[in-house]
Amino acid sequence: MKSDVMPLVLKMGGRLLQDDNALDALLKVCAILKQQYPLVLVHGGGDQVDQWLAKFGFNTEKLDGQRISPPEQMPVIAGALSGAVNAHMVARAALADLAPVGLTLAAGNSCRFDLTPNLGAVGVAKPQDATLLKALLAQGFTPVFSSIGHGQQGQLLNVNADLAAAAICQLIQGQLVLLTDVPGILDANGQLITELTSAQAAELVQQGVIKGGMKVKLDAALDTATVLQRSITVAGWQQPDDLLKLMHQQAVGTRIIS
Ligand SMILES: Nc1ncnc2c1ncn2[C@@H]1O[C@H](COP(=O)(O)OP(=O)(O)O)[C@@H](O)[C@H]1O
Ligand SMILES: CC(=O)N[C@@H](CCC(=O)OP(=O)(O)O)C(=O)O
Repeated sequence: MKSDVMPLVLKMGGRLLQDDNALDALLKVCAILKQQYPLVLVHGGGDQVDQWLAKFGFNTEKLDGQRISPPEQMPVIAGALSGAVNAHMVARAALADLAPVGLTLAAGNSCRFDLTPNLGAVGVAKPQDATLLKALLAQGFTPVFSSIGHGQQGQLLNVNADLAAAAICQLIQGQLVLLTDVPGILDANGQLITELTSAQAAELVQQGVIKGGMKVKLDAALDTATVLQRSITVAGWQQPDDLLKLMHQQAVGTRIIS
């Protein structure tokens, strides 16, 4: 791994983490990429949170793609994301020889958090201190972040994992790829959009074509594209080799430019 190369921040959605064959195939590709780029993983786990909350007898709903998170549900939400899902991700990444280190967004003050209005214990992460992350990368570790943070009173906060990945990418000025269960952002006819500007995106949102979880991904990508002045890719995880193609400058998924 070369230390002067721009780090690669990969966000993996929760659905991937329920399919060990697909996850292992992708982590194998990550091991190849790690020879060239410092690598950081950020994972979701929305489906797992749904399952855990149901087991504990809680109802749950989302507003504009983000989970309304009453404080009394936070032990379950954090247990799923920073406990089971993060530990699982670290275990599979270790099998792929990635030398993973499991972390929350608050580890080493990596991020600070603002409360998101009307959603309960939901926060938005802002990049804060890259010392820990840079130290881990310099030693060849792969940081693996869950999207849990905390507020100013020490209360646990649930952060959407796409927004978490955006903050981590901005923290180390990396390149961001948001991997999800569809090949990229699709138009009204279900066709892949290969490139999207903020103006085009606003129109598709207004028409209701981009919504829910994809709207949050789009917001995370546009914000990062603006801050870092580089394009961000939303792509599918079903074809792991696509990630290699992408890193070799071939067109894959949807490229979002500010
Ligand atoms: N225009 C769109 N193109 C593709 N997917 C979309 C679009 N609008 C909404 N979606 C939905 O967004 C989902 C991906 O977001 P999400 O479920 O949050 O995934 P992840 O768990 O990977 O973050 C897709 O499975 C799809 O149902
Ligand atoms: C506030 C908020 O919505 N948090 C998300 C965190 C997990 C996540 O984003 O998971 P995916 O990437 O798999 O969707 C949630 O509770 O579902």
